[in-house]
Amino acid sequence: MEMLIGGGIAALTIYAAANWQTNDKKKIVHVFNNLDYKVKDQSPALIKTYKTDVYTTYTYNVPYGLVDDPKLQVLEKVLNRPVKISFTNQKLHIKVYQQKLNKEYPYNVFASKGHWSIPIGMSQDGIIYHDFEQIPHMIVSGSTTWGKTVFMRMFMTHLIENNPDGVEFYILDLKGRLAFNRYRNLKQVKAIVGDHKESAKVLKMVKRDIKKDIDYLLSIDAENAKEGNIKTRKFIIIDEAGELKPEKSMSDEDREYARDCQSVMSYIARVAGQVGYKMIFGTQYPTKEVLDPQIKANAIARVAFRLATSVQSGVAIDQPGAEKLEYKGRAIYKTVDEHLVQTPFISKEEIWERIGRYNNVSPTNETTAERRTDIVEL
Ligand SMILES: Nc1ncnc2c1ncn2[C@@H]1O[C@H](COP(=O)(O)OP(=O)(O)OP(=O)(O)O)[C@@H](O)[C@H]1O
Repeated sequence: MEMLIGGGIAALTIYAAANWQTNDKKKIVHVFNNLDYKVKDQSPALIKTYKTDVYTTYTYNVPYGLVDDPKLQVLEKVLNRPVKISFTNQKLHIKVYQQKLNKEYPYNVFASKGHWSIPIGMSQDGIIYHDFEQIPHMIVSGSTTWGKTVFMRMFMTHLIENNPDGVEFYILDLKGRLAFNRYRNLKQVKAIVGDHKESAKVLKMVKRDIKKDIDYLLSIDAENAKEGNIKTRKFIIIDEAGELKPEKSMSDEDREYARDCQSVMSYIARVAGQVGYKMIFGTQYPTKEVLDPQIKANAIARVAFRLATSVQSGVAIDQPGAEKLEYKGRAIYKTVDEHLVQTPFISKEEIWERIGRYNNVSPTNETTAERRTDIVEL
């Protein structure tokens, strides 16, 4: 009986899938006609259908004079499933996925690749990873409450789990230090600061270290940290970067500190990647003023959560789209390629279960406040 029911469901699924495909093909033709996606009476001609368990790709020969058209994005709504459209050699490829991404993927479904790779999230084509050894600097943007902080804490956890003795964090949390405060006594967290003066101090210290490391690499004729056998990787996390923009409203002192910070951040972006320093530049206001051109040019990896406007999306990922992200934790990850992902979700409790053992001092211990100053004074 069970077999029968199972068989029945399988048959129904196959029937539904076959039906889907026929319907999809018809709907695509309707869309071509309705959008007038043709040249005179010549319409795109279907030349190949390629099907896997996850998606079906329809390839069309397109008459000369037609290119891919942003209007074709309506297919996603028409077919009510995720669609990826690409155009190569006069051929249009329409990739239709069977299922939408889930609204949440727990952290433990993302296997570790070790070293300096982190999971960025689940895409329609599987898990997307980012390797900080390949691309050292990253801009993480997103309006408040759409997942930026969870993402930053997630990758910090992941890097600590991968390299408990090799990773160091320097955290400039200009939103009052609340998001990272719990981690201030982890042995991997070398500095956590929350104002302009302390930020400038930490960044200057990082710059000194970078210069020392460069001198060392020069002395042994090595081109980068890997070649020079430098095992430590230092991550400078800046959140909110907008707060480090010199403003008229700041006191003269703070404006000066903010200028110092800008200058060191730009230095890190330009020269420090290969020496083993990685900068994560977090902001909820990706504007031209906040994203210094030097930093933007060198932070090739971008993760954008939901943003307020397409203009902000244009600054953050050089294209619109982030203003349309619908769910918390949903992001566009862009390097050379671009992926829509649901980033891993990890709760504060799980983070602590995983990395709490590296805490040097119990957070309830009264010496914490003093120790915090020690860290700043590094
Ligand atoms: N990857 C995710 N998957 C599912 N839900 C998520 C994910 N990330 C965040 N959320 C949900 O969104 C809420 C807000 O996330 P988060 O605190 O990271 O926002 P934020 O953008 O950093 O806000 P702020 O900038 O104000 O700190 C979380 O409490 C959680 O409910």
